[in-house]
Amino acid sequence: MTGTDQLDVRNLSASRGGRPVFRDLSFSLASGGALRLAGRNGGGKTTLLRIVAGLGRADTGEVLWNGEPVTDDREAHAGRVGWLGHADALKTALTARENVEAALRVAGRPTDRLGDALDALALTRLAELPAGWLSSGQRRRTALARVLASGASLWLLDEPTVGLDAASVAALERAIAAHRAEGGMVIAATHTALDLGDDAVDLDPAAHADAGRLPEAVA
Ligand SMILES: Nc1ncnc2c1ncn2[C@@H]1O[C@H](COP(=O)(O)OP(=O)(O)OP(=O)(O)O)[C@@H](O)[C@H]1O
Repeated sequence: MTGTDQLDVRNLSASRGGRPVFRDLSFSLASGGALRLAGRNGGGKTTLLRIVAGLGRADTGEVLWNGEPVTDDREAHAGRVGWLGHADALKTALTARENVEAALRVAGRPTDRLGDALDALALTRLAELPAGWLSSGQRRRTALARVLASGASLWLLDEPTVGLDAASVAALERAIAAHRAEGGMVIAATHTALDLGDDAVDLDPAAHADAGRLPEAVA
């Protein structure tokens, strides 16, 4: 994290299954910035997160990191992204700690943040249990610990609070605030009251839909 990074999403249009999802969507985030994606089911939040992560393709438009298209160097972009998808994607036979550690090693990331990440999400006492023994909220916390431990600049979180109790949501909010204070960026899609900070920007991708071409409007 340099503290002087800039993410620019310019004139992005995307479709899924041949149907348009959003068009001409733009936003920018500077170091320490936060963006909340909200809006109706099927509005395009996951689609947008996947494109920003470099996991999905846009029809038109581009995602720039410090002025360079992220598609120019996908490996470098993967290194700056801490990704939390809908699925926790844990290996059930590995402990919570081993799951986080394995993800760090596969991505070639240092493991020095591992202990703090487990602590931040109150996982230390559960860390030596197989992930298959964990409750759904505990598994979600383990998946989040992978992001916290990653050291990545840009956290992309898809419904991070699903399954979390109030104490865990508060722990996540503290972790996000600390990440932002370090110069990190956060984009989170959520239907819940996750506090990203007073200055977080709101975006509803569905507001950028071409309503006349959406199947709902046609039906
Ligand atoms: N694999 C897929 N193939 C075809 N269409 C898809 C696929 N995944 C999503 N879609 C469609 O893309 C549109 C946007 O979906 P997306 O998952 O981005 O919405 P979302 O805002 O994240 O929704 P939710 O709030 O339910 O999580 C929806 O109309 C959905 O039906």
